Amino acid sequence: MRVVLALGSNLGRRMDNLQGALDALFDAPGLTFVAVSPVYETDPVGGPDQGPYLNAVVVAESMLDARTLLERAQGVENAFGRVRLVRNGPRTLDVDLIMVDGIVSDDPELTLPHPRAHERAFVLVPWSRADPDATIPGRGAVADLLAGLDQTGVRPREDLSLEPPA
Ligand SMILES: Nc1ncnc2c1ncn2[C@@H]1O[C@H](COP(=O)(O)OP(=O)(O)OP(=O)(O)O)[C@@H](O)[C@H]1O
Ligand SMILES: Nc1nc2c(c(=O)[nH]1)N=C(CO)CN2
Repeated sequence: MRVVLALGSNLGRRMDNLQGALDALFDAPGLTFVAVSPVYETDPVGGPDQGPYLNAVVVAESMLDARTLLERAQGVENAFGRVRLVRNGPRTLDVDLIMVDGIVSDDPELTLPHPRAHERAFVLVPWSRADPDATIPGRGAVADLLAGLDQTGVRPREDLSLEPPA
């Protein structure tokens, strides 16, 4: 199954956190790397006053079911010291499941596609670079969604790039 994951970090060594997460996600069987987006510096959306994020999007082929994939993502977040003090608060690492094939689920534990992805330029901009033909089930083409979004809070960091997982 084709899966799309969003990576974000705005605490600590942000770039090390993103690269470490990328390596860790693929360090176990079940996931095959397809593509990673460029890295973007992004203004925090929602939540308390906090520092800017680095965001990126990863595309992969998964043999894992969606729940197992979520558990792997959360395991990697925990390995990078993710503490949840306040909703949408700053974090060393966030790994969100944006899409798992065409699965549509409103299960609060795992809502797919991610319920806020279609309105987040910090997800759609990198995603459109990793997969120009991306579409969100029930929401349409990422390129079309982007046309209606303010992208000023999302800035490419040409000086940074994520290496494909080791
Ligand atoms: N598509 C999804 N990807 C990741 N977590 C999800 C998803 N759908 C539901 N969840 C649930 O959301 C809970 C809270 O996740 P988290 O604290 O990372 O939210 P957040 O990333 O801060 O906010 P947002 O969900 O707006 O991105 C997790 O415990 C998880 O079970
Ligand atoms: N710029 C930016 N803002 C956010 C982000 C994020 O990754 N980047 N993640 C959030 C919760 O998932 C809330 N706000």
